[in-house]
Amino acid sequence: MTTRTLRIAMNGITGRMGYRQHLLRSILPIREAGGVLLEDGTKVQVEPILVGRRADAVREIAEKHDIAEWTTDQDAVIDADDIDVYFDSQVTSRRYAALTRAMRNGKHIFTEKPTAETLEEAIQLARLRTETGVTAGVVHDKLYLPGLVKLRRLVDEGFFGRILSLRGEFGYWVFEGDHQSAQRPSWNYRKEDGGGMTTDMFCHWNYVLEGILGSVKSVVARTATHIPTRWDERGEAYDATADDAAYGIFEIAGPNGEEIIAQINSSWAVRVYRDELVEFQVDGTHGSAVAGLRKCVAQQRAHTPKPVWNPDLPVTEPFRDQWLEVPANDDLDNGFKLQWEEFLRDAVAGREHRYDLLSAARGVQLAEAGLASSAEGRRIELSPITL
Ligand SMILES: NC(=O)C1=CN([C@@H]2O[C@H](COP(=O)(O)OP(=O)(O)OC[C@H]3O[C@@H](n4cnc5c(N)ncnc54)[C@H](OP(=O)(O)O)[C@@H]3O)[C@@H](O)[C@H]2O)C=CC1
Ligand SMILES: O=C1CO[C@H](CO)[C@@H](O)[C@@H]1O
Repeated sequence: MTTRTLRIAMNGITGRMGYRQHLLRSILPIREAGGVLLEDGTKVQVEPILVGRRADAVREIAEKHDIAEWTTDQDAVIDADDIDVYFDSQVTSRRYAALTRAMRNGKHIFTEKPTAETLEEAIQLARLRTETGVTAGVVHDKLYLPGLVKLRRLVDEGFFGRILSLRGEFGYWVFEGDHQSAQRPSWNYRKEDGGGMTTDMFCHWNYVLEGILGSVKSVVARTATHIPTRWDERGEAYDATADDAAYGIFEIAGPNGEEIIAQINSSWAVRVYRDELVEFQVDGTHGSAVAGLRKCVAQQRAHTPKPVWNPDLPVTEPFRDQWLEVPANDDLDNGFKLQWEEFLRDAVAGREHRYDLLSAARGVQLAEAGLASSAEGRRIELSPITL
């Protein structure tokens, strides 16, 4: 039984994330299913109201997907009394003002990361949420990925013994845009437009590390702009002013305060010789695991081979074959959709969402610290954020 409908103003749906992950893979399938099942057995339905600056593009999406309402007037829709939730996947630089306005108007918010361009603004958003009491959710999609769900399960089951380290490899080749078009928007490579690898990915790495291992205490990073000139959507050359790679080392406090060292390479200037575009290896005294977006393999202490270094001989072990796949044992749906469903239940119940603006502020803090570490050539400790 459907008890009510949540009207969701969706801003940024003409962009990659807004259209594909949030509209196509999350809100439309939820609407198609008649809504989200609540704890009391009833359902809450969703109705998107599309928002964007280009009328033609927004109208086209609305018509294509049978969405009755759309607008180019962002402020009016945020102010409207009949809107329950404001969603934002615009370019990062537009987010702070829109989220602030929405929360001041008593709307629940669900938003892409990073929540703001500066830590100060990210903290202000988190404070505003506590003042207004609305439900706020920030995309933490990586924690819902099948690979990372399995990895987290291994941690919870004590598979690793004492966890020692994590190494992560993220990236792929993003074409420069001259001979072959770039597969990411050009603003991603301009610092003045909110672009950059560190800004983009360290806010993910913060919640991934927190969600799998523990809180991040310090960072040492070296960023780079490996490709200084790129070509934009109109085929015009521009200077890449933002970093396109970040090499980071993070000190983590594990669940019992133990030190865990994480090291993650992030690059848009690397060619993939991996099974997936991101992979994390966790090593512990009793076992190790490697998780990608979907797959996770593990090796126990008792199954660990004993390689002996001898470069004069061909490799002695089929190392990749010595790992066992970790089963899902569950139906793992699209991560964005799963988080939307959880957020909508929280919004209806009027309670906090577990991945909120405070967690997002810690992500922005890590990104800022990573950039500062690289610029100043030093290790930076992160102070706890209090609201
Ligand atoms: N969680 C995740 O996995 C990912 C998250 N992201 C985050 O999502 C956000 C969007 O990224 P992405 O979808 O890749 O970017 P896109 O460039 O594809 O989309 C940007 C959106 O913002 C709108 N926009 C851009 N400039 C303005 C402006 N001046 N005024 C109003 N609207 C504007 C665009 O509208 P128009 O179409 O009219 O230009 C479009 O709807 C970013 O904050 C990014 O960090 C990005 C990738 C992955
Ligand atoms: O999560 C993400 C996946 O990859 C992209 C980078 O290539 C990011 O933009 C993004 O935030």
